Amino acid sequence: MSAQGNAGAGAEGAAGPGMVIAIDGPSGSGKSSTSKGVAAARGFAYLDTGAMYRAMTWWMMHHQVDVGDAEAVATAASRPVITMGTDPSAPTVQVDGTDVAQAIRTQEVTSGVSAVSAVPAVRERLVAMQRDTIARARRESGGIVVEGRDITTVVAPDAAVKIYLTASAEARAARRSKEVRTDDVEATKRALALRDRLDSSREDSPLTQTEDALELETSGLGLQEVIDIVVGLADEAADGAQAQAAAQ
Ligand SMILES: Nc1ncnc2c1ncn2[C@@H]1O[C@H](COP(=O)(O)OP(=O)(O)OP(=O)(O)O)[C@@H](O)[C@H]1O
Ligand SMILES: Nc1ccn([C@H]2C[C@H](O)[C@@H](COP(=O)(O)O)O2)c(=O)n1
Repeated sequence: MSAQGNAGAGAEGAAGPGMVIAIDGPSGSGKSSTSKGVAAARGFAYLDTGAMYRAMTWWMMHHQVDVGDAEAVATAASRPVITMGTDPSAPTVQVDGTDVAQAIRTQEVTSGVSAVSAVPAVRERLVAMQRDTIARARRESGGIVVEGRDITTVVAPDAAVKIYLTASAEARAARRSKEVRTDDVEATKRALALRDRLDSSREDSPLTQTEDALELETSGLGLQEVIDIVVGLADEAADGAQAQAAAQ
């Protein structure tokens, strides 16, 4: 593991009720698998914000909105009713009452999602929903693990634990190729690189690594090892907050 930065970057969730663990990183770095594992280990809720941008993209495509037309996307952005289930053992995503868990993972949606997520009206609406979900989970679930591209920077900058999860381009491509059962690891690597470039270069809330997020480099680590590290960081943050509260 290479680790840089401070894991216990903020006070949110450490001092108040319910901890917030924020995880960002490039495509295929292991954010979803790690976040679900950490949330399950601590009985927390889990929010996959990438699934929300995918759900918005699916709706646009389903309603023949040209996802390359930012104005058309912005005009329609308030229409889809997106409902996220936050149980880490069975997360769900519905749009207008339809289960789209599979439909949002198609190549068509994946190739359109960076354009849709670059539209400010889309981000404004989804970030507001994400903050509402975080507030509810802090009250009702004891905490939440939230993953995406702008969680440590925009959605929950005061999270008790902030992590920037990485892995080499080769490791990420190998993992994703195995997942989707393709032998063309080079094509997978190119697709991941393209999405990272688009997600890092947009004007509004690009994927960025901030100094106060801990960089966790996972190329040589198994999934359970990564989960254990993050659970350890969360426990440390909780202990630190408790000690601070006791000293006051
Ligand atoms: N530490 C690890 N070791 C080996 N495989 C891993 C590790 N972490 C995740 N994986 C596997 O890598 C693949 C990609 O992981 P995951 O979907 O969690 O990444 P992600 O960062 O959420 O991707 P995306 O941003 O594209 O949604 C999955 O098949 C997952 O099981
Ligand atoms: N907080 C977020 C989460 C995701 N996105 C965009 C960028 C990604 O390419 C896309 C899909 O995410 P994934 O399912 O691959 O994690 O959604 C974003 O802009 N901000």
